[in-house]
This record gives sequence, C-alpha cells and structure tokens, in this order.
Amino acid sequence: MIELRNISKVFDNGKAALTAVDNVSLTVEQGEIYGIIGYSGAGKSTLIRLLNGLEKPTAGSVTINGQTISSAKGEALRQARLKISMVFQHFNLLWSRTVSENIAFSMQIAGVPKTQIKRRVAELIELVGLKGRENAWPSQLSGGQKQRVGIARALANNPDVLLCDEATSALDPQTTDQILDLLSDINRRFRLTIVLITHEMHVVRKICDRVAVMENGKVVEEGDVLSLFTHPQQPITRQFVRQVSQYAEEEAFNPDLARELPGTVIRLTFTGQSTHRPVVGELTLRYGLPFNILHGKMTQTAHGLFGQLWVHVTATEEQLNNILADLQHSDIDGEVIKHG
Ligand SMILES: Nc1ncnc2c1ncn2[C@@H]1O[C@H](COP(=O)(O)OP(=O)(O)OP(=O)(O)O)[C@@H](O)[C@H]1O
Repeated sequence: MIELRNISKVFDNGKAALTAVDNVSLTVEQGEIYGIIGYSGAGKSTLIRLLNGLEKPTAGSVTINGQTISSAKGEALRQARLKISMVFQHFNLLWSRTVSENIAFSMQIAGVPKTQIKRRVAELIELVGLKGRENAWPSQLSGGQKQRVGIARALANNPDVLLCDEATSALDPQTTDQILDLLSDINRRFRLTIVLITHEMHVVRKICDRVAVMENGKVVEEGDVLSLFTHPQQPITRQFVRQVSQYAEEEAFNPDLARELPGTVIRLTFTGQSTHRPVVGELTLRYGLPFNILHGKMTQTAHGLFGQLWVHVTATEEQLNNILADLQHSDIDGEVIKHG
C-alpha cells in the first residue's frame, strides 16, 4: 500500500546541510494503523510531509497505491493528494466557517455537486459523533469536538490514506482516548490505512498494529506493537516502552530482590492467548514445586494483552530445564535472570 524506499531528506540552507530523514525504508499494508514514534526533531513531520508529497525527497521513492508520489507533479500530484488526507495537532479549522462548512470545504474545492456534499456532510457528522453541532463555530467547540471536525473533514473525499500528525497531542488523556477510539473504529469499518506520528507510546499501545521508532532521522527499530513492547532492542525504544504507565520505572522489578533469594528467578513474558493460561498453577501441579510470584505487570494493546511475571523457585537443574522447555512449548518466553 505505502512503500518508502531509501528515503532521505536533506535541508541545505547554503551554510550547513541537515539530514532530517536518513535512508528510511518502510512498508505499510492496506488497512493497517502504522505508528511512527520519536522525540522532537527525530524527523517525523518531515517524513509525513514526504508521504503526502508536500516535500520532495533528496533521495529514494515514496509509492502509495502503486503511484510514485515522490516524482509526481502538477495535476497528477494534486489528484494523488486528494486521496491522502491529514489530521493535524492544532486542528487547522477555518474559524469563519461552521462545522458543516468546514467538512464541506474540500468537497466544494473538488467540485462535488451540492446535493452530494449535503448528504456526505450529514453522514460524516453522524460518523464522528457531532450530531446537533452542525452549525456551531469552531470557537464554540471543545478540543475533542474540534478534532472530530478535523477527522470528518479529512474523510470527506474518501481517502486511501489518513495521515495523523500528533492528532491527540493537544488533548487531555480522556479526550485522547475518545479520539483514538474513533480512529480505530474508522480503521476497522472502512479498512482505511492510517499512518500516525506521535511522541506518546500510549497512542501506539492503544491503536497501532505496527510501529517504527525514529531517532536522528533514522528508523532504529520497527515491528509489530506486541513484539516491540515485549522485546525492545534499542535504548530509545525501552524509554518509550517505559512511558506507558504500567511500565513506569517505579513499577519495574527490583533486581536486589532476586540477589537476596536462594534458588532461581525466572522472568516469564507472555503475549496473546498465553496470557489467559494459569501458567504458574500448571507448573506447580506438574513439578510439585512452590513458585513464588515476586512481581508482575500486564498491559493492553490493540492486539491483546501482554504481560511479564517474575517468579522464584528452588528446583534441580533437570527440573529447571524441563520448566523452560514447557514454557517454550506454551509460547511463553522464560528467561532465567538469576540462578543458583
Ligand atoms: N524546512 C526545513 N528547513 C530546515 N530544517 C528543517 C526543515 N524542516 C525540518 N527541519 C529540521 O529537520 C529536523 C527534523 O524535523 P522534524 O520537524 O521532521 O522532526 P519531528 O520529529 O517532527 O519533530 P517535532 O515533533 O518537533 O516537529 C529538525 O532538526 C528540524 O529543525
């Protein structure tokens, strides 16, 4: 659906060159919610502007639905951009137009007949939950309502791709969740491909299928959300994972606890179906050993739960090997973090 091949963007003001996006290659599948996370200055905004053709890459190509956006010009680029919509952090509404008029605007520009516009606006108002607010002015709306208008407006021309640029960063946590639920609902109902950029891991955890982590213009880590949460490889990814409250630093397992105990401490990491199994109970019954739970945490993502449990047990070498084999068999990652 979306293919970025070796994309680089260098800004050169004559004195110094700055590489904002550095050799990025990504593929986003049709119907996916794809997150791009990074701190300020990582290159996310530049990357999203390359996706909708607002910036031309210095090197590489951007292809959306088989069309090469990076080399499209004039009318071809204009037509392609009609199918790539954007939702902004600060809503970017027209303040002198009502809710309905804001939503209608891009259809008027595209020359859609009036009766069709009226029907589509009513449909979109319903979809984003703004019934009764059709004639309100943007200044009369809450932040969440403004973003609902922004989303309705972005959907007006039935886009193939919805780009969200920090769409919830100006909202409070409760409103953020409502807007994320709306985006997730739209994605499911219309199989609309969504690419969102954010600096909040909560957004990724709540609605993304896959995620790319950006640092200094590069994608340093990429994968499905559950794998990234359970096996973050890069220090920056670990920092983002810790951002999510359940994984906050103060709730991390205290390694001193393991050092003081005789025997073995195993960290179990489970995802998906394995979170529903009474694993510790099963192991206790099978081996007749008392497992002591030292620490545990669970996190919900768009693809189900994942969790980690730290257990302490005194077992023979043979029992321990069997326990680890059993865990592997049940799709649970068992890591001995202290032995003997
Ligand atoms: N038009 C431009 N001219 C020169 N430098 C630019 C331009 N646009 C972005 N940059 C630089 O490119 C780098 C990446 O910026 P970008 O806005 O893409 O990052 P970001 O991850 O979106 O951060 P933020 O969330 O703060 O916008 C920054 O160092 C920025 O100063």
